[in-house]
Amino acid sequence: MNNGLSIRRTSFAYGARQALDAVSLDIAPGGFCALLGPNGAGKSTLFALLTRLVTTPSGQIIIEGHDLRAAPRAALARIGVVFQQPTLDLDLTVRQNLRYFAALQGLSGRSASSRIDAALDRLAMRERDGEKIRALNGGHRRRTEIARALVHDPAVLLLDEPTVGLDAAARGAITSHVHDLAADRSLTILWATHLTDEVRPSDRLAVLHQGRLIADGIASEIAGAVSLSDRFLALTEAA
Ligand SMILES: Nc1ncnc2c1ncn2[C@@H]1O[C@H](COP(=O)(O)OP(=O)(O)OP(=O)(O)O)[C@@H](O)[C@H]1O
Repeated sequence: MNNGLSIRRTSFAYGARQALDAVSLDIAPGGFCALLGPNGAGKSTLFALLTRLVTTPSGQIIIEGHDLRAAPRAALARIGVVFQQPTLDLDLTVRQNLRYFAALQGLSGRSASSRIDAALDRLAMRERDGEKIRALNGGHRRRTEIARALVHDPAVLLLDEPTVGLDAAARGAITSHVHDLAADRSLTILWATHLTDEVRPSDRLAVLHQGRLIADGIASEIAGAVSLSDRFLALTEAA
C-alpha cells in the first residue's frame, strides 16, 4: 500500500493551453508540502485534478494507496479539501455548517458531534460554534472551512491558497494553524500559496511555475544564501 499522496507525471491542458506538464510529487504519510507558485502556475488546476473536478488520461494520482482513476470513491473519501473560493453557508452557524457537511459524509448523532468538537478545537474555533458565518471575520471563516475539511477524519488535507483575501494578522494566524496541523503528523498536507513569507525555512517546498515543478526540497536549502523571496523571483523569472 502506497500511503500519503503521490502525483506521477500528471499533465493537463485547457484546449491549447498546457496548464500542467508532467508534474510528479510525492508526500509521505503525515508529511507536509507547501506548493508555491505565482498566479497562473497551475496550482488550482492541480487541485481540480486531485479532487476530480477535472480528469486527465495523463499520469497517475494515488491517495492513501487508492488510484484516483481506478478507485475514485475510495480515494476521494480519504481527502479533505479547502478550495480557494469560500463555500460556507453564510446564514448557518459554524456548527450547523459542520453538521451539514458531516451528514453528507454519513455522520450523525454523537459521533458527528464529537468529530465536530475535535475539528473545531484543532482550529481554536469551538467557542465561536454558535455564531453565524455572516458575523465572522474572514480569518475565522477560513478557520471554519479548514475545520469542516477535517470532520470526516481525512488522511490527506488539500488547502488551495486559504489565506487569499485576508489581512496580515488573519493570514499569519491561518499560516500558524496550517503549520500546527502539519506538526502533529497525523495528516498528509498539500498547501498551495503564492506568498513566500508564508513558507517557513524548515518546510518541504515544491515550486510550480508555468505548469512545471522547478524545485522540490527544504525551503531553506532551495533559498540557499539569499532570501526565499529573492530565490523564488530568480527561479520564476529564469524558467
Ligand atoms: N478554465 C480555464 N480555461 C482556460 N485556461 C485556464 C482555465 N483555468 C485556468 N486556465 C489557465 O491555466 C493556467 C493555470 O491556471 P491555474 O488557475 O491552475 O493557476 P494558479 O497557480 O492556481 O493561479 P492563481 O494563483 O491565480 O489561482 C493559467 O495559464 C490559466 O490562465
